[in-house]
Amino acid sequence: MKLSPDQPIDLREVLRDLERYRPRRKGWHWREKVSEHKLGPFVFKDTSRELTHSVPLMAAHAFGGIDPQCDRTLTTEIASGRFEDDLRRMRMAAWHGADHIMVIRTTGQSHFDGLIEGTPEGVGGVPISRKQIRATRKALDAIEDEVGRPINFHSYVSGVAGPEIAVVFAEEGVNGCHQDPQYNVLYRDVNMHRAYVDAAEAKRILADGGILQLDGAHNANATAKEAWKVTPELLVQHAINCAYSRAAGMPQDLIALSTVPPTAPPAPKLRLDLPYAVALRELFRGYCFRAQQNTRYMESDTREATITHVLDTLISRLTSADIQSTITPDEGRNIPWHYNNVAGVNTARQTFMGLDGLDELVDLKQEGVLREDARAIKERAVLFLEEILESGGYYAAVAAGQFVDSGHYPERKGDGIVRDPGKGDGAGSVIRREPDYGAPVCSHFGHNALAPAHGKACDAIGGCTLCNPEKIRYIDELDPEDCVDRRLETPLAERAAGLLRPEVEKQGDGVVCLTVFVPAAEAVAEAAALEMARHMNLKDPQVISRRVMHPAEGSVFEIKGVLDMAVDIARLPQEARETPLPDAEIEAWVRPRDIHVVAATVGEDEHSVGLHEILDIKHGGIEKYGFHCHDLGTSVPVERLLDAAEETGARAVLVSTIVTHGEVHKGHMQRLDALARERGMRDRLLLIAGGPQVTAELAQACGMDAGFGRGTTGREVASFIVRSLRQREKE
Ligand SMILES: Cc1ncc(COP(=O)(O)O)c(/C=N/CC[C@H](N)C(=O)O)c1O
Repeated sequence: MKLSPDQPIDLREVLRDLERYRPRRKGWHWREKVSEHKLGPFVFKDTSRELTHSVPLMAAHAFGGIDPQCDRTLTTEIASGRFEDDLRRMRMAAWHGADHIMVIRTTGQSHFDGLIEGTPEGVGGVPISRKQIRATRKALDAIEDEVGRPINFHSYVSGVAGPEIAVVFAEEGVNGCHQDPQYNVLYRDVNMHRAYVDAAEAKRILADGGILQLDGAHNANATAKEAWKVTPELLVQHAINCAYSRAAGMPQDLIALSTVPPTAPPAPKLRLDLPYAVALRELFRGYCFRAQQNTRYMESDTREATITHVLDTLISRLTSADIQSTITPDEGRNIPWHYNNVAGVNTARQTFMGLDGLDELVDLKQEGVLREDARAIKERAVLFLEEILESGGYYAAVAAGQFVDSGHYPERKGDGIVRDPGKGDGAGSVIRREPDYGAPVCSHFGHNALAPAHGKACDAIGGCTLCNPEKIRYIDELDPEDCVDRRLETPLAERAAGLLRPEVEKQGDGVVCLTVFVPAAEAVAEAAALEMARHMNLKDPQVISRRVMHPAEGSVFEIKGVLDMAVDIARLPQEARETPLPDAEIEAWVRPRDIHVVAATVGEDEHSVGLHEILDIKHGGIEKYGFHCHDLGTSVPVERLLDAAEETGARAVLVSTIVTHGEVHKGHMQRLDALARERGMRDRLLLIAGGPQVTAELAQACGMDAGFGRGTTGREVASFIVRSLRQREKE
């Protein structure tokens, strides 16, 4: 399957022939690092190979369009209910630099003592099934070819069907997963004997499949009352899962510790979180580190969440992180919207690129409070482990509620999670294996009667599904209604009919989000804001974020609502955006003609960056075609522009109009046109306006010959001048 950058992903093609789909590789892929990486005007220190297709950061155009890729894996975590919608957001995230895609499972899948088949819709996540995995991996194959970098597909091995899920992941080429029995026991109330027996089995399968494992310590961050006090327990949880994983046969390089800086401003974040991050790296040297961003203190304000996540990423950079996972800035208020997955990825990549080469600039102090606090956290963790031993071991410690207690260990508040070793999901389901027990697949923890002294355990059964994929039983759909084909009917029919609906989460959901400030006390302002949304024809308007600017002066709200209409593409005014002429053609026409242009930023305006990009040869400006550019600078009266045009015999006047307050940009254009006419110069001059709020229509309505907005290139402006002067030569 091949994707074309100018076409949406074809979901029907993704779903075709899945019964024959086989993953192209197994195991985890790390980025290919590039040192001393020359890109545009810079030499980068902490980067990996660039992508063949991507969306650079917004400011990249100021640096020749470069899109450097950091040297760490970037994760985006997707939660929805329809995997078919997730494929599009995976593609968007990959174009913005994500190469690790994590897909949350439908709520409660941990309690399914079996596999889910087909493609039912999920709640909060997608039902992880063989068909969904194949469709997703097949789409990711095409997406990684499109961006030019392998993408790791990730899900979760937990719950009472853990070993079965692990086998499916190994069979289907899943690249990473969470596996931590402590998660089952503490957060899913799975019987602890079942959880640990299953975990040993699952870990063996992951190890043989080369699947990178993340542990579940981050869950303690999310559930702790005062998160800065949970750090000793985090080290303990990491230690338990690392030790158990090694005992089950996992190599160290497949064991990643999932670590979250515990706090957020207004807490003194780095003073609390950095010692913990340092202690963790020192204690677990040699393991992989998967840094996640903070969710414990997320509110509904995406801007505030983003700043906390920048600080989390700074901590990753100051210590180390093999994988930087990202949290969408809206996770605190709703199931992540796809453009917030992308926003989360951009937070990490923008921060890392801004911190490139940091090691050459700063070092962490080797003495003082940083080291003292790091040591203290380790000492508390060692005491915690010793207490577990003294109290009769791990199961007894869990039964005594020693975990996720909100005290700062060894202080205890007595509010830890208590689990009875004889109870929980799957209690009583662990039975001793018979001596002649034969495992269904080769990867098996413990005695396997089918395993001859050498060779594969499955020889005796003609090959297991891990060694012989032909033996995999692919079950397509079990429910003719609750399946992806049914769900796709309407969105694909509307797309085929050229109908477009706004969306945030699911294709066709019609949801839009507006920001509105109301100058009144909060309670009144909120009611007024909702009324305004109703007047904008939004159905079911809901405030999803509110920020008080001042108790009496007013508040700003983000309101989501459904815009229940579809735009028919066929009926849209088709803006003819001319294709720019080839560079060679422009230069061949311009250079022999000795053409002068005058340019300036007009009015009381000092912003000249945009104009320089259009003019200067080093930004790909029109100088490179042979135009003689006379840049008069900033805050230039239009009279002086026309004087210069007269002195130089210029054929074009380029004005940059940034400030639009009070519509002054329109006034400048109108005045330039009127004055040129007064002086009898209008017919021989091309008047061209540019600026972030300028459009072709607006400029022409103000008497200009052309108008160019944000993102315009010198080539587009040069093409317009050549086409216009060529036309005038013919007349
Ligand atoms: C160790 C472990 N096992 C299983 C599951 C999933 O288990 P259910 O399918 O029962 O929800 C999780 C979930 N964590 C969410 C990811 C987090 N937002 C992250 O960034 O890591 C988990 O942490």
